[in-house]
Amino acid sequence: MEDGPVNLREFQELAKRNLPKMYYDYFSGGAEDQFTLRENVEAFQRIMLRPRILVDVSKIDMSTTLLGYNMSSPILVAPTGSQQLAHPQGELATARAAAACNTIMVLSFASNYSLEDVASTCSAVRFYQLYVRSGFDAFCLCFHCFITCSFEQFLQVFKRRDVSAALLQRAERNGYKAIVVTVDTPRLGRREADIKNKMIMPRNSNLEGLISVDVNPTGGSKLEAFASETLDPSLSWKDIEWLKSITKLPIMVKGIITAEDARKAVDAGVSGIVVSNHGARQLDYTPPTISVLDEVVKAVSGAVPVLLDGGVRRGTDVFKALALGAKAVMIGRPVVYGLAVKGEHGVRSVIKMLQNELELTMALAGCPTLRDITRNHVMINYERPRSPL
Ligand SMILES: Cc1cc2nc3c(=O)[nH]c(=O)nc-3n(C[C@H](O)[C@H](O)[C@H](O)COP(=O)(O)O)c2cc1C
Ligand SMILES: CC(C)CC(=O)C(=O)O
Repeated sequence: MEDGPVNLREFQELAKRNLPKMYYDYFSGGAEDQFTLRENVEAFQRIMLRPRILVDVSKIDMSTTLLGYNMSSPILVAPTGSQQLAHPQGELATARAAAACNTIMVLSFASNYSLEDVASTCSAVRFYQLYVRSGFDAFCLCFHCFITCSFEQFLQVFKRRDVSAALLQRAERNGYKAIVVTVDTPRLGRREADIKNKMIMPRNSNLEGLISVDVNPTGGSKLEAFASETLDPSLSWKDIEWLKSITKLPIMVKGIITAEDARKAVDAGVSGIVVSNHGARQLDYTPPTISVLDEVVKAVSGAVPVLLDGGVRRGTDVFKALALGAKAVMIGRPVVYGLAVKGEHGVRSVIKMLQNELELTMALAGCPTLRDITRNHVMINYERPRSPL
């Protein structure tokens, strides 16, 4: 008999027991009615598999590459903020676990440990997730934009350049290999549990000395106060151009769920797209990510790799996403639950568990390599099943 949790859902149950309610609610919760939160998971359950038989599956190879970097499997760690609320070692433990599993961790802009600390804790390939922020703390002069924009545009562009540019430079200096710009968060989604719990906003080491955020101590969710002072609602496609102009690192955009935006992203010259609805924490009643993967993949037509996150809880889910054209998937909450249950060891177990499930799925579906997984291996019924009553 195996000790401890045997699947990702059991990790969630254990994490719920281990964590104070405020923190568990923050990690597990979604926006408003949490319709999309449920759908992200349930939509996978409406996709059936079409296994092929009598294929030699004595060896299974799950290895792949992303932006030229090797990975043991197509499963990455999604950026999630405030990991010290799950475990004192927070992002350090997650980074070490990702390294041990030979996968890529995307470090959140809202990490508790600084991007320098995370870089020095392991030598694995890491990406850095960026929120482009607003505020007038310090100006840096940009002559090009001064002469090409109206004064209003000039101020708009100005106000978010300094901090983002500083963070990009630090990410480059510390060996991060790509920037993942999150584009679905012009404002924070309405997370009602956090409002009720008066969710705290823990320390953000990356922003120390760059921004002083006035988090209203008497309001509802402090996270919301932090976000309203930190996120830039005027972010637009031209800012992607600007980001590209100030870094040599490849830029991926995270938070695309329509073919129209996927085409715009390719036109803007991004190096990759993450189909994501932010784990259903932003706009409720957006479709589950797995249901829009197909349209995004078609729109992108192989120009750049397409990743998916949201509701991936089983190796079969990973397989389904790959069958529908994803290059890889990212997991958010399961990593945090692993961290809450057993720190670095817990995160390793979560990643390994999903990798093992994927490996078994590939064997049982007759796919010895990732290239063998095709659209013909899935059957889709996205309609929500009607209630039998
Ligand atoms: C607690 C929590 C914090 C998150 N913080 C960030 C963040 O700082 N930046 C970001 O781009 N996405 C953030 N996300 C979204 C994740 O990157 C990812 O899109 C989502 O968790 C995937 O869905 P899943 O949790 O169902 O796997 C967060 C998600 C959670 C659950
Ligand atoms: C600071 C927040 C914006 C972090 C986040 O993205 C989230 O909690 O979903």
